[in-house]
Amino acid sequence: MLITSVEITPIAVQDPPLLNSEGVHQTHALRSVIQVRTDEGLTGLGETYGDDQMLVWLRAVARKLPGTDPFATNLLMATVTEVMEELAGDSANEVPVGAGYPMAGAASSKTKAAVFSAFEVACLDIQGKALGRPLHDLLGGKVRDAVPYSAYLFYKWAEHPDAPYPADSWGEALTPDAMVAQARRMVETYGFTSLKLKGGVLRPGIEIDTVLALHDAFPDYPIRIDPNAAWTVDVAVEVGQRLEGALEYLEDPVGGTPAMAEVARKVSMPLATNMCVTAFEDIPEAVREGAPQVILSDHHFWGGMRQSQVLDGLCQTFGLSLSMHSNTHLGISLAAMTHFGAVSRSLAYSCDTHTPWQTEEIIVPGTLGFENGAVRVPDGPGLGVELDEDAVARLHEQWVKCGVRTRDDVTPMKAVHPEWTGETPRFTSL
Ligand SMILES: O=C([O-])[C@@H](O)[C@@H](O)[C@H](O)[C@@H](O)C(=O)[O-]
Ligand SMILES: [Mg+2]
Repeated sequence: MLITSVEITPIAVQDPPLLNSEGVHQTHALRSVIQVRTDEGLTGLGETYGDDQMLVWLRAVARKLPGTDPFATNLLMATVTEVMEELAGDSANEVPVGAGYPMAGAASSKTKAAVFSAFEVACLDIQGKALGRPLHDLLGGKVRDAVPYSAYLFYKWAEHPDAPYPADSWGEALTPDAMVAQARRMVETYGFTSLKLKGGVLRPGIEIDTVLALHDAFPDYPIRIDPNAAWTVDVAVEVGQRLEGALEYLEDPVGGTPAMAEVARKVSMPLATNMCVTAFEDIPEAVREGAPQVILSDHHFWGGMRQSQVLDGLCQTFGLSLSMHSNTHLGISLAAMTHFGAVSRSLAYSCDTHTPWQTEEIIVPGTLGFENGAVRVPDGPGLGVELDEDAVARLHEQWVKCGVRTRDDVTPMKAVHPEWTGETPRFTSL
């Protein structure tokens, strides 16, 4: 079986005004849909970031794939490496990459891992379809039947000042009470049994009160807070100490492994990250420093499903735990996340997902869903999801019209607060 063509479709989905330490989500979030077709009539699906820079990289690799074997993912890695190194010397190919992603220039190992991942997932989808086996079987078989996700809570505005569509149904959430209401709705709708609060938005004292209010309202629920490095070490230590007994882990309170280790020595809960350990080359320092103790996997930037399994193995070797990070994503990504969650042996926590914040979808309804806060692991061939081609066409049209081309949470915040810089750490006291 050989690959005959690869289609990369940029799409834009409506995104609510969710707040984080960098600023606010744009009116639209960008994704790329990858369709790899073969001479046996099979199509493999992938989904990843949709920034202009990512599209340049994806298209350059896509051009090289016709004529290659979808089972040859080692060869795919060699092709990605070669293409990215060629692109690296050419400044026309260096568009700034969107905020929130750990990628640097074309030649960096993190970028190669992210680009490879998009195609690896699509090739694994083809392999599973060819063999009539679910993707998790290609990774050694599932160790759980359903993958638990957490309710991802965000402080938010009621609406974007400039959205070309009506406000979302969640309303404003800028107080502890409003956050408890948001959590209740998420728990009632999806059955989640753990909570993640995106912090780094309000004064740390208010965020402490928010976690305590959530803890009072959901006393048996594991809770985590993630301010994306918006705090100094002193603030992080104080928050960690005040929230003793209320947090399962503290995620990226400060930036960089040495600062994380300093905080870890003074608080009782483990520290988690998707910011200072985002590639294999970051692991030795974390092991030497003894923190962070929880690594958030993410197949989109750790180099796909099999490299995520390597990470899983390293976590076992070095006594680290695994959780899972998410960025705004749709159903192909959720399916891939769920297959990895199904085979991971170090996964010790509910995974992150932005799913509840999306009102638009690219997979046929009913193929993937939440039950008691978990997604049942798809057992159909490959990823086990079907693409809704009409939805992709509509969301591509939306991409053409919306004008958003790179993720940038700073500029829309600056439009409302001109003094905003998005720089971290932002908070030097409670
Ligand atoms: O969606 C967001 O605003 C998140 O802050 C996202 O960009 C982060 O990458 C992520 O969810 C995280 O855990 O840091
Ligand atoms: Mg995080």
